[in-house]
Amino acid sequence: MTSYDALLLMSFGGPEGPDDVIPFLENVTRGRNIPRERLEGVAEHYHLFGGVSPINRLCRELKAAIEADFAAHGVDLPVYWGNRHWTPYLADTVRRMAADGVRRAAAFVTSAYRGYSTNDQYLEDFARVRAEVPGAPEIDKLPVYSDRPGFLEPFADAAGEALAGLPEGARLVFTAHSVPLSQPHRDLYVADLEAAARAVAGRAAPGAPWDLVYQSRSGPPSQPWLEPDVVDHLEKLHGEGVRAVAAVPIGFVSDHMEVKYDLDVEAAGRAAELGIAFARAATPGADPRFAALPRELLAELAERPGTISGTAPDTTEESG
Ligand SMILES: CC1=C(CCC(=O)O)c2cc3nc(cc4[nH]c(cc5[nH]c(cc1n2)c(C)c5CCC(=O)O)c(CCC(=O)O)c4C)C(CCC(=O)O)=C3C
Ligand SMILES: [Fe+2]
Repeated sequence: MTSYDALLLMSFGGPEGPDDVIPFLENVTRGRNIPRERLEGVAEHYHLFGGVSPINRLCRELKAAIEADFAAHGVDLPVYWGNRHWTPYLADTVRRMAADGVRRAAAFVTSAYRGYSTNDQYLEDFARVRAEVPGAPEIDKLPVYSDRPGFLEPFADAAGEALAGLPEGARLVFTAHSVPLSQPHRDLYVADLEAAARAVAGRAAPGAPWDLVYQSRSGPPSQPWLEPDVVDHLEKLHGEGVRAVAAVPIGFVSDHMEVKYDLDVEAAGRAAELGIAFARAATPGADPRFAALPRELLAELAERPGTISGTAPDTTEESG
């Protein structure tokens, strides 16, 4: 069904123990103008969870679910996993792919949206590593998928479940990772988030009001980032008489640290202080509908070659 000889599951990476936390954070923030105090504050979030981010376990589960989906549909492709910021590092994975004789890989990224952090930066990762690794395979990023049922349906079910546990009249509040206003393609990121939130709200609570807000900003206060912040928004809603909120982390595909700390600890804690009943919807994680997306996207490409999408200029380079 495809001209590729491997699937690459590409993710962000996260620490797997207390000693990993600071080196991981240094990897993430290198050259990015993030205040040292912010970095130390975020280290505390990880230490609350034993220095272990859930993201690597979630990637292992997703990889197994993709392999199960391939097996159930007769797709005979090996699945590899690499990260931008922690082991297994992308460069090591690509070295292994080259040694295994992989010539052409399709990449499924654990980020659904157009935009710089969500798409283009992953294209940069592929180009950088291909230039670094002799004999590296070609790597084509599969299209962004924030408009796909395999992404939206698990969120809609989860939003419905969160609402079902709350009193009548609960507000649906979608959250996504904030980015600097100056970030390239920020408008595409926001447009995709709005479309996804609208689609999920329409399925989970047709006709009910909903909001899209942001979380996890990290730049210096002088730098404008996407707003409003989820905690400020809870305060505003409280002022308007809202007494129940279902938070839907539409900007993420799994329950990693941004979700477990910034929503489940920080936002939930503020909601409790305000007397707002608060429920957080699950993310797609390893839902079989979500794990079917790589196969579905590959099948579409096989039917309509040349439809790979990306918002960055083509940065792929030949490597030796
Ligand atoms: C849009 C977006 C996504 C979603 C798309 C995607 O998933 O790719 C995302 C995901 C994630 N972000 C993560 C972690 C961090 N992001 C940071 C910093 C930043 N994120 C940014 C944006 C995004 N980030 C930006 C513009 C920065 C500023 C620095 C820079 O311009 O790059 C920092 C530095 C400290 C701080 O938070 O200040 C950390 C630790 C983890 C791992 C969580 C875990 O360990 O479970 C994940 C999945
Ligand atoms: Fe981030």
